[in-house]
Amino acid sequence: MRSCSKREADRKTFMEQVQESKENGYLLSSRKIGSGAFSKVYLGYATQEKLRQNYKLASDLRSKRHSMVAIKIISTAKAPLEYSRKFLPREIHSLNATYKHINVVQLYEMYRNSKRTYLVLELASRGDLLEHINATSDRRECPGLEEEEARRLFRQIVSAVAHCHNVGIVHRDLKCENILLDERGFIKLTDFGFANRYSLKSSLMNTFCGSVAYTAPEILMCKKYNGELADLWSLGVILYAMVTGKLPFKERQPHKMLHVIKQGLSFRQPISPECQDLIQGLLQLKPGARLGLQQVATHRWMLPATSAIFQQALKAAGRDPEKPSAEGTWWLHAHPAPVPSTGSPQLGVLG
Ligand SMILES: Nc1ncnc2c1ncn2[C@@H]1O[C@H](COP(=O)(O)OP(=O)(O)OP(=O)(O)O)[C@@H](O)[C@H]1O
Repeated sequence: MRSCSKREADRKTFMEQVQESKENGYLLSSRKIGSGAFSKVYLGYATQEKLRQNYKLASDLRSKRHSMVAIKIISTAKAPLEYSRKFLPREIHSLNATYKHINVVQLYEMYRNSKRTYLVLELASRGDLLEHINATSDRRECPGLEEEEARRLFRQIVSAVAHCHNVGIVHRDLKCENILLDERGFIKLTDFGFANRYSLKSSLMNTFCGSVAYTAPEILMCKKYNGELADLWSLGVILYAMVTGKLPFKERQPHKMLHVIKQGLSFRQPISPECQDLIQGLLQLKPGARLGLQQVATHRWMLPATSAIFQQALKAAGRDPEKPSAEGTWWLHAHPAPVPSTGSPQLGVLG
């Protein structure tokens, strides 16, 4: 009896959401594509009327040749006050600040009432990076992505993070689950709920954010930390997960995690020395010792095979290929190549 009335209440809520979306120019489908702690994400469609009104949306969807969007509905009436007053405004601010980069999810529009806030987002329909790694590992019968594919995706991730840092946003919750893939295989960075704005390059933060497996040691130590450098640590964990299909440090308790990290990094399967060098350069205990994004971008593992020849030529000409240069910065803004379709992703966790 109780479950029947719950179903009826859910149906009524959904019909309200359909109506509210329609009034704002979107057709809300019943296809739920995800859910968060206080949100549900549905597939939606922009109406012709909306496309005529909203230039941002129309120009983006025209290039994609469809009218689909992801509509994230947050029950602000049910969510804790801290979420509505702190985390949601941060997420909206960060999405507006990071507009527009091909590897960061776009916020097209927002509408709200006393019960709910609706975020109309760019659709990333091919699941998240964790699902992709697990599905590929199963298909290959070998954990992790091939290095060539990992490189192509990691370049896009680094490009997205560099863009965020350039506009003064640190993500603070970089992990495979927050990196989505769209229908063309482009990386779309999302979930800016923990993101923060900073005005000074050296400004320090003191909030514990993110998931333990991806959290930088200085945050685990409850020290004040630099958000950009903490994001670099998380990038190291992501790259390790991509090429090995596993997490580098496995522990759920923050205080025990620090101990595990201090034991050092090990590679239990063959990974190229260049890739190991890059991961090690990011997973440095001391924040200041980590490679910077520019160094990551120009690291020898990041360049495709043809560029290795170019690097040798630079060396022969007496120039340092690892030093930031005009040649090294171009790709941070360039469009990355799409990855081939891999079919439907499977759910699972990294080992
Ligand atoms: N733009 C999008 N395109 C496709 N799917 C999306 C999109 N945004 C979110 N999702 C799906 O919805 C899920 C929840 O979204 P999101 O992570 O933004 O919510 P959240 O409330 O911040 O979640 P959490 O409580 O896990 O932090 C995601 O894991 C993803 O599967």
